[in-house]
Amino acid sequence: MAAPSAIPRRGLFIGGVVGEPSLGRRLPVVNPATEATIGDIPAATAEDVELAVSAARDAFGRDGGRHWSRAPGAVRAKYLKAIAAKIKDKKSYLALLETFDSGKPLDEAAGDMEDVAACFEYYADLAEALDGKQRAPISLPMEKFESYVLKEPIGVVGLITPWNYPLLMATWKVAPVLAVGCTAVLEPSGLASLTCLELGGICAEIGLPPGVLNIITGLGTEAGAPLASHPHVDKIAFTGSTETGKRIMITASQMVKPVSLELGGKSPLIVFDEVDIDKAVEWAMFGCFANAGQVCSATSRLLLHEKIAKRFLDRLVAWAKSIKISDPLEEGCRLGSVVSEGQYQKSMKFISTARCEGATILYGGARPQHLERGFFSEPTIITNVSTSMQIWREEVFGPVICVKEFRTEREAVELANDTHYGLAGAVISNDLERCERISKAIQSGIVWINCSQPCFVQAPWGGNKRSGFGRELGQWGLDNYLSVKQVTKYCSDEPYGWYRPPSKL
Ligand SMILES: NC(=O)c1ccc[n+]([C@@H]2O[C@H](COP(=O)([O-])OP(=O)(O)OC[C@H]3O[C@@H](n4cnc5c(N)ncnc54)[C@H](O)[C@@H]3O)[C@@H](O)[C@H]2O)c1
Ligand SMILES: C[N+](C)(C)CC=O
Repeated sequence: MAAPSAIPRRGLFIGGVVGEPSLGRRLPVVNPATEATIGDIPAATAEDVELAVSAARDAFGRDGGRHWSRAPGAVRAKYLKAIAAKIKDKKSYLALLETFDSGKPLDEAAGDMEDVAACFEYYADLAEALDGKQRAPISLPMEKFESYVLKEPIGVVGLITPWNYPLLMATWKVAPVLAVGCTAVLEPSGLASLTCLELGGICAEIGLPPGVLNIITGLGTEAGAPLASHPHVDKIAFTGSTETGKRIMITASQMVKPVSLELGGKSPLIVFDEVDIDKAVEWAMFGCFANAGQVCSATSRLLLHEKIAKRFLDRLVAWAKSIKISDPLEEGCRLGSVVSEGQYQKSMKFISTARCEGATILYGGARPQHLERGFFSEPTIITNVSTSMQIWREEVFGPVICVKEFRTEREAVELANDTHYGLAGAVISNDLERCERISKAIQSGIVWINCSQPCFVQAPWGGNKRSGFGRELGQWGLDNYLSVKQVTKYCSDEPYGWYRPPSKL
């Protein structure tokens, strides 16, 4: 399949209408696999944020919430299912756009679109089930009182999302937001927004009530920042870098506005000595080279038992050499380009700093020779790493894995936890009791045993430490956007009797 020379021109999606940004500005879209400019996207500013928040507020309160925020879950489920059906219909087209925008292999983008549809379907079911969970009674120690709990949509939410899985990361927020009856303004990353703009078109096609979901694209500083600081936004759900997450938290704290933060990581993969080496190598590769390593939970610190380290690394290099690095549209491509020139330069800088600090670039570390254009990087394996080096401590967000050896289980756990981050961790061992011990000892929100990276919409997703807080997916994804209200009733005919009644005249 050949890359198109242009992509469709799209507008902001505000109040159910597709339109130009207030200041008429647009941002170029560069296909990172060819370096060609293939179109542009709207560049929203504070003026558009104002309109989008106002549309979301109107939609939240319209008709006392009867048609959306207080409507039965089954009503909202219908829209979620309709969105899922459209995503499935347009899967090939959306996958293609995602690939042009991000450089990821078409096979990966197609898998992402399947996950997007599945996520909308999953939250449609949870929306339907939500009504049955209302008014859950609370057992009280006093018979004169009855108490129950209402779960209510939190209000208007600002959703700020990254570029590495553009539509999927947006969907992890949009689907539960719609399921519970919130309304939202979505600000995807200006680096890759095409499929999120298509989502706006899909919402219009299925007749989602105007203003329920508004989509504004642009630069983080011009569109994301005013959204995060808007006084009429009731919550910010953010996925992105730890640095931006900190800024959002500071802004939100001024208004005591709740935030949930899904941030970066530097996750470990521990491999013990009694394993099938080739099977483990494949998980190590998938853990750090899938999506060109631009994965928040990438297991980018590989910890090898010293008894197998040499054999493991020989096989890892052999497998890494066999990865098909190509135009992401080519069949069988397993390593596309990274998302942008900036991201490419950042990865290369990490590699050169590692070299300067005394590490060994065992394999890779450069642009693949057969690809003259595009922001491609070889899968890179770095050894002789010390725990003070930048490559050990900081998130690269590129196809770069660093390796250390260990002797004992205790040492492996200490190395695994030697990070400010706490998103994920993985262990590969035939000893399942050891795996259980390690899964408890690793300080992270996600632990994989005998694998790395599988992700299911039913299971909670999120981190500890500087990887953020709050959980997406599963029931936890709904709770992110629900406010819990206690309702307590006095149900005795007797007066309460705390004060003495005044004497009657
Ligand atoms: N924990 C997770 O589930 C998860 C998932 C995917 C990505 N990530 C993380 O995302 C990062 C990569 O994404 P990125 O480069 O797009 O991150 P980023 O922080 O640069 O940008 C994320 C989003 O924030 C917006 N933004 C930027 N500056 C802003 C500001 N001052 N105020 C408000 N919004 C602003 C951007 O427009 C974008 O939409 C990595 O660190 C990765 O680990 C985490
Ligand atoms: C959550 N995941 C793994 C799909 C993307 C993280 O960057």
